[in-house]
Amino acid sequence: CSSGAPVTQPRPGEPSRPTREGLSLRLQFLQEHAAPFSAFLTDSFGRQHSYLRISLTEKCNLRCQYCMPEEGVPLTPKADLLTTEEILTLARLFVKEGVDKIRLTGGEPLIRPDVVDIVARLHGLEGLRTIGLTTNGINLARLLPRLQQAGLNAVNISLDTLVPAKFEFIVRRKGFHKVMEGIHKAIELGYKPVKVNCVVMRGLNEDELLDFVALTEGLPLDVRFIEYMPFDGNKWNFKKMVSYKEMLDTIRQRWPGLEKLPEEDSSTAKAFKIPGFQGQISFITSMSEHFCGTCNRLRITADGNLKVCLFGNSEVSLRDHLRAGASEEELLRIIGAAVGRKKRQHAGMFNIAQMKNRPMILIGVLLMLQDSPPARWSNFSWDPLRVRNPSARQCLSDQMASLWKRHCIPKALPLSQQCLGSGSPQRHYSSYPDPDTHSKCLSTGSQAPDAPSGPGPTSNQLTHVDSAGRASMVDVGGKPETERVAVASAMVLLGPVAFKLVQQNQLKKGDALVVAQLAGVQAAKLTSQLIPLCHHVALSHVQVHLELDSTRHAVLIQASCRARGPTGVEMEALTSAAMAALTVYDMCKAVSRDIVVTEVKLISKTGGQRGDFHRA
Ligand SMILES: Nc1nc2c(ncn2[C@@H]2O[C@H](COP(=O)(O)OP(=O)(O)OP(=O)(O)O)[C@@H](O)[C@H]2O)c(=O)[nH]1
Ligand SMILES: C[S@@+](CC[C@H](N)C(=O)[O-])C[C@H]1O[C@@H](n2cnc3c(N)ncnc32)[C@H](O)[C@@H]1O
Ligand code: SF4
Ligand code: SF4
Repeated sequence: CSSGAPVTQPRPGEPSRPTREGLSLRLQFLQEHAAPFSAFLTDSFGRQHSYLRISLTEKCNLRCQYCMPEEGVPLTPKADLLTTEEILTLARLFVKEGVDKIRLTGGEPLIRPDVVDIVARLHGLEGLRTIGLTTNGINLARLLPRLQQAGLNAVNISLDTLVPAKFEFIVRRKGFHKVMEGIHKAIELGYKPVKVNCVVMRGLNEDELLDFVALTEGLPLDVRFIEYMPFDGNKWNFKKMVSYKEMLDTIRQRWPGLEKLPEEDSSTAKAFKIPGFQGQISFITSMSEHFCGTCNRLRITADGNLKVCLFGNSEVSLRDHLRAGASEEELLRIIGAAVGRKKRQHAGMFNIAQMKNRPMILIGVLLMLQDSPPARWSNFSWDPLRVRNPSARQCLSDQMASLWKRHCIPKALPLSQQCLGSGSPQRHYSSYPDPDTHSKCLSTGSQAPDAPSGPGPTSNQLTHVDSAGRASMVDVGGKPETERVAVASAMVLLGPVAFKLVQQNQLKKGDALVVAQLAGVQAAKLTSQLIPLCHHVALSHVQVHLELDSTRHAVLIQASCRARGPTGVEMEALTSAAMAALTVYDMCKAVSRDIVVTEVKLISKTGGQRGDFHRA
């Protein structure tokens, strides 16, 4: 292809006129010459794997927060990485079996010195119709002309912000303008569409959604908003993920005429377009709406492991078999067995987050990482203090402060306010206290969380039993009065139907959120009457906060209680959260019986003699 634009290459002898007649002749040619798809690449669910992603390197010239820890990842020794010849041997085998699209990825593929040579040699493989590249764009403008000449015909470029200072913060390196230059070079060379990958994270770049969409007005880009995925080392937190539906809502408010576009069955992206705009936008919904049913992908890691699923941790070393002199048939049997074991779909949003997997950068090395203590990874916190350049730091701080103000303070929960009080406000930019940053903030304090200090009962003393073994209320009369604060939370899983009614305030019984909030306040005040050995405490403040979580169809409840006295207020906070949750249940039970009240727990407790507690 001369422009790089077409995504397929004619095979030798295949008609290649770009007319309608030419295209239908070509289709006929392909159908007549199509070999039956390889059984080795077909899994037990009938999915034919015709798309191979090859990681050319584990190294990268950036350190994106969502992909890898700041200090980098432990690298495989060079001798254990696939050589160029091994990459080509494997590619040839897969293409012979029916793979017609190969995407080169990494790490950063464009830092591999022989990348142009690899593309040129892949280009010579008969049957391979698309050679794609996913890159961070830093070296793209310089290399693209040669890559295009070598036969590269699809380019995806990662860019998560249009603000240079924020770029430096997210990727922990400079280079914004080089990436932009790369994007423009790809357009200039006729790649169409040029895909721009943007991982969207709450409190970080979700405020730039509309700016990214606006880019497609005058440029033939496909801006693809990617739901933030959990991988080892990136400290994924569900609250940092912005779901596809939420993004779509935001964009629709600004451009109600947004039109859905058809897409290929095996596409990872749901495509849309604003009428009149040159480009389009897409959503990659790996977390909220998986697309595993039509999955046609296999991956080979830079150290030569075949990984049949991005979110699966089973891998088989093709490199070892290759180096042991395995024949093509033996390799195919090994590949076939791995493909045959591929699961129907990935583990689901919350299970993925708990699962061991490689850091993203090593997917696109494994067992050795499984023993790594999490503490080795840097915190995934939006901390402008980590930006070295002073003016970039200032700009980012200002921007983060305004983001924080706009999105977080109204929703800020007492816990984060306590963190604010600890003198490190710049550490918290998300609407919720980030567990990692929070524990970091705590660790600067004198008390270790959850570590009792000072006088208190030893573990074998029963505090609520008298000498005759009967239940008794502890005498707190001799304890000093201190300012006590406790925060507790609860969650109610409503299911989609009840959730929608609550969200739209259409329940017959009335506004569940308002009623539950009042119930929570009332319950806090009545705690000592409900829990037999609990003291009565004169509460000075009760705050109950309810929030809807459309991804889980849940109501999230947080209750905070404050009092000055000799005993703590955690039971008040817990009772308040639990009662608010039960009230939500009561308001909705006519609509569904499948409602679950869960996660009733103490979040934090301060002011007591045994030291503060903050849930990590
Ligand atoms: N669940 C899942 N998501 C994937 C897979 N491959 C890519 N993605 C998602 O797609 C994003 C963009 O990946 P790219 O490297 O640009 O590849 P791609 O989307 O397959 O590119 P196209 O070939 O242009 O469709 C990644 O960040 C992932 O979020 C996969 O196999 N499974
Ligand atoms: C691992 S990178 C490798 C290629 C290249 N270095 C790049 O950044 O484009 C491939 C793609 O995965 C995306 N990615 C990395 N970590 C991710 C995460 N936690 N969630 C969603 N996408 C992620 C990147 O944005 C990029 O588009
Ligand atoms: S997403 Fe790409 S550019 Fe960013 S650290 Fe990972 S491999 Fe490097
Ligand atoms: S998660 Fe696994 S099965 Fe699902 S689309 Fe990705 S690679 Fe395919």
